[in-house]
Amino acid sequence: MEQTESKKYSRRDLLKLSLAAGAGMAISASGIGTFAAITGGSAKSEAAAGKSRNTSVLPFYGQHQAGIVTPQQTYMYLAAFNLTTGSRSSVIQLYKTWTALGAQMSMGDTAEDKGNDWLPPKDTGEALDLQPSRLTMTFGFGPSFFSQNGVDRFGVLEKMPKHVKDIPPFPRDDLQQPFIGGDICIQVCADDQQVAFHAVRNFIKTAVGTAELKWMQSGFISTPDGETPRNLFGFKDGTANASPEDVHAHDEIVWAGEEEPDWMKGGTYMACRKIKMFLEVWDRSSLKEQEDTFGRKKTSGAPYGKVKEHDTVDLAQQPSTSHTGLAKRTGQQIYRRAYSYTDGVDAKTGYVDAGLMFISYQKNPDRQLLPMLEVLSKQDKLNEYTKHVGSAMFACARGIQKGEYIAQALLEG
Ligand SMILES: C=CC1=C(C)c2cc3[nH]c(cc4nc(cc5[nH]c(cc1n2)c(C)c5CCC(=O)O)C(CCC(=O)O)=C4C)c(C)c3C=C
Ligand SMILES: [Fe+2]
Repeated sequence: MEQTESKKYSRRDLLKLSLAAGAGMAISASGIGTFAAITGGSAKSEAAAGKSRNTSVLPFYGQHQAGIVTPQQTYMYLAAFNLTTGSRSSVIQLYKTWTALGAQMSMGDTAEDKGNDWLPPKDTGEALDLQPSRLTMTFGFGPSFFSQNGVDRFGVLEKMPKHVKDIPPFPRDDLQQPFIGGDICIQVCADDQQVAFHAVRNFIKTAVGTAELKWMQSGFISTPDGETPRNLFGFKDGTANASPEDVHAHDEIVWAGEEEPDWMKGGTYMACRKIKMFLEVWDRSSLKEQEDTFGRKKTSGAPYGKVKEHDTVDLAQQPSTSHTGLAKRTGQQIYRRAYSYTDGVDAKTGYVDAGLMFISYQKNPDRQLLPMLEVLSKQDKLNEYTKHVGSAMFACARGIQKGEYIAQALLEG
C-alpha cells in the first residue's frame, strides 16, 4: 500500500493549537493526534485552526521511503557523505542514530537536553520554534558503499543492488569534484528552509567520527496550488511525471521489485545530475528559440501542436532536437524530482552560478535513465544552454518499519 500522507501533530503543535482554539484538548499518551481527530477533518475547520502546509507532518515510517513520490516540498538539501570507518557496527550505530533523529525531526520535535549545562546542547536549536513543515528524509547508498578498489568494505557486497553504479561519462560532461559520487546520501526536503537545514545539519553533526560530508547541494522550487513548478528557464518542469497518487505508475516506474535483494524491494534508485544553466545566454534567446528547445509553449506548458499542458505529446510536431521529443522517443519513463539552485557568482564567467539539481527515481536506471542521458547528451538542443557538472547514483532502501532502523535488512543478517 502507498505511504499515506497523514497529518499528524506533535505535542508542541497540539499545545499551540489548543491554546489558539481556546479548547482544552487532550493529548494522548504518545503525544500525537491526527488533525482530523482534532478538527473533524473538514477543510473549513482545518483552515479555522490555522492549518497550513507548514504544520503538516509526513510519515517517516512506511512501505516506501518518504521524499520520493511525495509531492515536492519547497526546499531541498542533498548531502553526500564518505564513510571514514571500516567497521560495520559503526555504520549500524550511525543508522540507528539517524533513524531516531529522523523520526523525531519529522514530527517537528528536537532532542531534549536533560540538564547538564556543561555539555554542548544535543540539538543545534534553530528549529525549536518551527513547525514540521512536511519534512522528509530519504537515505541512499552509493556504489562505493558496497565495494571500493575491489574491497567488500562492510561485508555486504552480496547484497549490492543490481543497478547501482557510477553514471558513465558522457562527452559533454564537465564533472567537477567534489560533486561526484559519495558512499551514502541523505535528501532532506521541507516547506521551511530552516527546518530542512536544521535536519541536514543534525545528520552531519551526529555523523562525526563515522562519515564526513563530501558535497551538499541546496535547492528550491515553487509549486503554487499544486501546479507544475517552473525551472529557472521559466518552463513548467515535471509535467510528464506520473501523478503522486498514481500508485500503479509508481510500481511500473519507481519501485524495485522481486529482482532485487530483500532490502531493496520497494526501494528505488536515485540519480543526481548537477546541471549548470547559462541564464544570461538563455535570457538573450528568442521566445521561439526557447520553445523549440523544449518543444513546449512557455506560458501554458502545452506540447507543440496542442493547447493544454497535459495534452499528449505528438512526436510528429516536435523539433528533431527538442528536449521533450528526444526524451519521449526513448520510450522510457522516469520520476523526476528536480530542484533549482543558485550558488552565487560563477568565478569563471562572472555570471550567476545557477542551474538544476536534477534528481530522478527509477527502478532500473540501466533501462530507464542511462539510454535517455546518452541520447540527450548527444542531441539535445538544451545542451547549448547547460553543462553537467555533478553526478551520482544511490540505491534507496525500501521504507522503514517502526522498530527497525534504516536499511537494517542490508546491514544485518
Ligand atoms: C536524463 C534525463 C533528463 C535530464 C538530465 C533532464 C534535464 C533537464 N530537463 C529540463 C527541463 C525539462 N524537462 C522536460 C521533460 C523531460 N525531461 C526528461 C529527462 C531529463 N531532463 C524527461 C524524461 C522528460 C519528459 C519527456 C516526456 O515524456 O514528455 C520538460 C518538459 C515538461 C515536462 O514534462 O516536465 C522541461 C521543461 C532542464 C531545464 C534540464 C536540465 C537543466
Ligand atoms: Fe528534462
